[in-house]
Amino acid sequence: MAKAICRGIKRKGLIKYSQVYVSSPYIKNLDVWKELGANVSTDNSVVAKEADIIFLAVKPHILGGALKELQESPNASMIRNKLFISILAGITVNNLEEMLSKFEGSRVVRVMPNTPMLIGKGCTVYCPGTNCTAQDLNLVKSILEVTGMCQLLPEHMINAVGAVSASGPAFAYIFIEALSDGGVRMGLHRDMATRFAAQTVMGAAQMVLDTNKHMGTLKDEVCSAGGQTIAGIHAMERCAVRGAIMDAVEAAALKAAELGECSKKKPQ
Ligand SMILES: NC(=O)C1=CN([C@@H]2O[C@H](COP(=O)(O)OP(=O)(O)OC[C@H]3O[C@@H](n4cnc5c(N)ncnc54)[C@H](O)[C@@H]3O)[C@@H](O)[C@H]2O)C=CC1
Ligand SMILES: O=C(O)[C@@H]1CCC=N1
Repeated sequence: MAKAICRGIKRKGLIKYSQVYVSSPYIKNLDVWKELGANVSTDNSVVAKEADIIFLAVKPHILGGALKELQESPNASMIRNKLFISILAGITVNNLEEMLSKFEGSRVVRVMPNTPMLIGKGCTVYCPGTNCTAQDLNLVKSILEVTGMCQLLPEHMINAVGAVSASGPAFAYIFIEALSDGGVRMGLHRDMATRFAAQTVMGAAQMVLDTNKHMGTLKDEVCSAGGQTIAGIHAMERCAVRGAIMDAVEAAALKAAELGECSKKKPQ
């Protein structure tokens, strides 16, 4: 996800890779950044010292340990007045502020991005921590808006939105893959079936955004009486596809809430 964000920002010319500092204890994961021209280190404290804006982009269960190491590093006293941007699913502003409280002057913004940011088609939501300034929020907005749509939201909505927008691409890929599979089953070559499936889903999504028509109306416009589409929809409804997708969103949102709870309870 860190690469998608960085490449999304870079492609709009907002930054140069020479201004980017990246750290991970896994040297292999740094190779790609090195090739791009970013500054890399296996020491998180080097990045935290150098950067003004620090993206926290580890898995939720790693964060506590990584921040503890930062606090105990020789560079700790130089990690001051930083703006932290967390993209971690489930981890609340409250969790983050508690974990970052040792770093004087730190402010935090909780962001939920998605991978289509890579191509400028992202859908990102964000909410400020308690110490954030208007300038911080403007800065975050100016970074995020070059990667697609972005919206400030109250924190209580972030897990639900994340289940739709951050997990949603994976759900959509399954639909596109299945649409393509159906085409292959009916005799199309895979390349052709996938291209048509993806273009069709993109077009349908754009119709929802551009026409402001209800999805049921748009669906009805495709269904001829006694025609092929309603026959297909009948097959989908018999398999309870809508319920399955709603269950997927519910499961993702509940999991995000659970990740937030775990990060509070577990010693890290
Ligand atoms: N993948 C996605 O579509 C989205 C992911 N997120 C959030 O982004 C975060 C990262 O997820 P992914 O990019 O998918 O995972 P990932 O596994 O691809 O990336 C995690 C990175 O953390 C690095 N890392 C591991 N331990 C570290 C440590 N102690 N210090 C510094 N770096 C360390 C690894 O080298 C790895 O590159 C998660 O918290 C997730 O909830 C949020 C929205 C969407
Ligand atoms: O699956 C995950 O936990 C991450 C957060 C949202 C999308 N990917």
